[in-house]
Amino acid sequence: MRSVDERPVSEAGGGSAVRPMLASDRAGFVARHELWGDTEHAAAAQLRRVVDELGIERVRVGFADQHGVVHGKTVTREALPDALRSGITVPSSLLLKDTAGRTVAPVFTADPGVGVAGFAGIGDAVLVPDPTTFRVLPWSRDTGWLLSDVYFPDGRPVPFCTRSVLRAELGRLADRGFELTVGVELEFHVFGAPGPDGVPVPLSAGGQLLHEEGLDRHDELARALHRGLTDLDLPVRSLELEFGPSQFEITLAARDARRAADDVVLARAAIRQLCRRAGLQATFMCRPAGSTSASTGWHLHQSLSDGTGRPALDPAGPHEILSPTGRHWLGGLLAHAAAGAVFCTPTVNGYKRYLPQSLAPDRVGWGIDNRGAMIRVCPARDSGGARLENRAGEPAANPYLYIAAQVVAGRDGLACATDPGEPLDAPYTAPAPALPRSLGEALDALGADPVFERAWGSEVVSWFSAIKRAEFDRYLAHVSDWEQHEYFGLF
Ligand SMILES: NC(=O)CC[C@H](N)C(=O)O
Repeated sequence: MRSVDERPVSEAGGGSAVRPMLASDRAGFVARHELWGDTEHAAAAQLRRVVDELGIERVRVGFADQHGVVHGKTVTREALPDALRSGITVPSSLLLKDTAGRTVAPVFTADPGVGVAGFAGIGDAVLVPDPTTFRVLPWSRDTGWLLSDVYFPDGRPVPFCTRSVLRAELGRLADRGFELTVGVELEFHVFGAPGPDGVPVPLSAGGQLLHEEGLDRHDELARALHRGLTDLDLPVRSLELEFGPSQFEITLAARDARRAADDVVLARAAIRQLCRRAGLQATFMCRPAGSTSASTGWHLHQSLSDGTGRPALDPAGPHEILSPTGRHWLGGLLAHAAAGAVFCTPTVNGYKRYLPQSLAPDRVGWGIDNRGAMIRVCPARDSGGARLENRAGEPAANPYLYIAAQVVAGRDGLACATDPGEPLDAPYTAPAPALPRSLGEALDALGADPVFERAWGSEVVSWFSAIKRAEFDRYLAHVSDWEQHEYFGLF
């Protein structure tokens, strides 16, 4: 299909001697608003070559929404040049939906009340692909994949684009002279096809942590996931069996925080789609099979380096565990853990994981190589510098917000020289503040802690809180099986 700008001038009412005006004559949205740097332009040129050479017919152009879930359109080969010049449009309400896909703001009023102009009437949002994210999908023939940032049609960045929230936050960290490296451990469940009652069937009865033969029973799955993720250029380090029935884990090599967040978006989508093609169902929901199911966590390993690439968390002497920078960063993570829970554990279900003796934390504290503590400090060893492992997150978290929230808390720790206190030897009994018991409690904590608003603006925090509050309120209004069993026969 020709765009309006491609009409020959005669058709458009001009003189016939003038050559047709081509779309390329006018700067597209990306050029007009200077949205790409040299790296993106070079990657786009490379992308076009790959598309031609491999005969790619379709490219999925999407963005990670507030829940970290990809939404977008599949663009044909013919439309791709235009999508790269000017992005693609989607309804702006995609940025206002809760996990049930319900728009939480009154968008058909003059002011939907989100504090940012551009959402009334569900006008367009523009997805501007980041060509450095281009991949060829190994499981869908002739199909490419691109992740985008979100803008309004007038060129303003949409403040609710969480990929941009992380980029800005990492920029503020760089202004302080630091770079963040992130390593990812992501747990998930894989079930068989649902039974006749729709209930997912576990692949295994549960077993022993890291049991080699247990994984061998799922060798075909392990090979399919390894091959699929590696073909996507994801830095897979390991794949293992966890405790629970049908519970697995992948680990991804540490890399710069921005790419690590993109990796999680892609890895989750890839694992779900690869499993579905194998007749299986993967889920990153924290506790997917009722009260008996094991909890899944997303342990986020983090370290800082200074501008010259030197590790910034390592202590100067053998008697300390962390540098002053490391201690203050850790202090910040602890001080803002309750409010930050909204970002690392954003679902109702995720709060059912904070249980004692479970290898998930139940309170705010740190320990030295202690897997019961919320923050496990991994001391510098021959194999690498000191790092902090935050064990509070669930694998369904939006990676951009989870990581950006670490930076906000850590930066505040640096600014205030926050003392993390003593390490916990007995993390499930120590007198330390409890983590929020529910998404509602976490939202209350966020409302009481201004640090995230100061960093991202009150619009962003209010927007995310409103979406999550809507979800939590629907949950509260739901009458569960537990209530039925508990009370029906008694009263
Ligand atoms: N092996 C482990 O560390 C288990 C972690 C645990 N599944 C969690 O919820 O975090």
